[in-house]
Amino acid sequence: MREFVLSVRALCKSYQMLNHSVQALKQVSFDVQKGEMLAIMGTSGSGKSTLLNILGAMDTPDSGNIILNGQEVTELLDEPKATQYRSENVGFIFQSYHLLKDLSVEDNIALPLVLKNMDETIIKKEVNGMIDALGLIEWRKHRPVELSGGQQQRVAIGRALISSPPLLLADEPTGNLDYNTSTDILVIIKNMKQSKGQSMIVVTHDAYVASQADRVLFFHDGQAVDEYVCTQDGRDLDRILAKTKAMLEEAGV
Ligand SMILES: Nc1ncnc2c1ncn2[C@@H]1O[C@H](COP(=O)(O)OP(=O)(O)OP(=O)(O)O)[C@@H](O)[C@H]1O
Repeated sequence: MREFVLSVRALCKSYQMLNHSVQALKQVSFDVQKGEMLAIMGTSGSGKSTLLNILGAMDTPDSGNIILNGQEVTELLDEPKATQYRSENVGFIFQSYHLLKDLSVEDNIALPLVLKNMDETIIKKEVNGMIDALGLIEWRKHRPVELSGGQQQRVAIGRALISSPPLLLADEPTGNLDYNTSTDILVIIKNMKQSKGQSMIVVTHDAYVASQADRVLFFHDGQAVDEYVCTQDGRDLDRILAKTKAMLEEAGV
């Protein structure tokens, strides 16, 4: 039986400008299954970042519903509830890593557990396990500036997953990395989230990244206009590229 972790219903968001308003999201609805990796692709300005910001409680919708693990979260998206919602439910992975530059690798990874006031012995055990799984043992005392981009992204993945949030939100997680490092990072993310049964939404312009997902939603002009279910038969990339091309042609881009 399919088990949905996240249900988004009729989500709307507009931004008021000086003499007009921009409708960034128009009645967006979709579901994410437990353990599913959903990629979101789309034209520039189609509302992808707005959606991710709202799901991460960094912005509030005008209307609509977001149900995470059976809980209506649209009421939790204002501070101070938003901070608690984020720490309990969401792990973030950004293109530019967003690590704390003065903290070591192990302290960056430990941060979500420290903020939850967890017992020091448990934190140490969890962080040790994560550093080992990420292949960062020899870098554990180093600061982010001393690491390569791929290593920094591993640290960011560790920090996003350490508290086992049900939902991972990733914004162009391999956008700053070369092809081989991107492939490694995607494998790490997929294996780690799979072992914990976490769901993930990844916003990307990269069709290869999207082809590694279970499903792709295509956004245009604030709406989810198309969908592709990956088959892992080696031809997903071609089909996603073809769908992207068709969408851009239809949009006149
Ligand atoms: N803070 C804001 N104030 C005003 N308008 C905004 C704001 N944030 C986004 N918008 C507008 O909302 C629309 C959707 O923007 P959004 O950043 O979500 O698109 P996107 O799909 O992530 O684009 P891209 O792929 O170029 O990053 C755009 O028209 C954008 O100009």
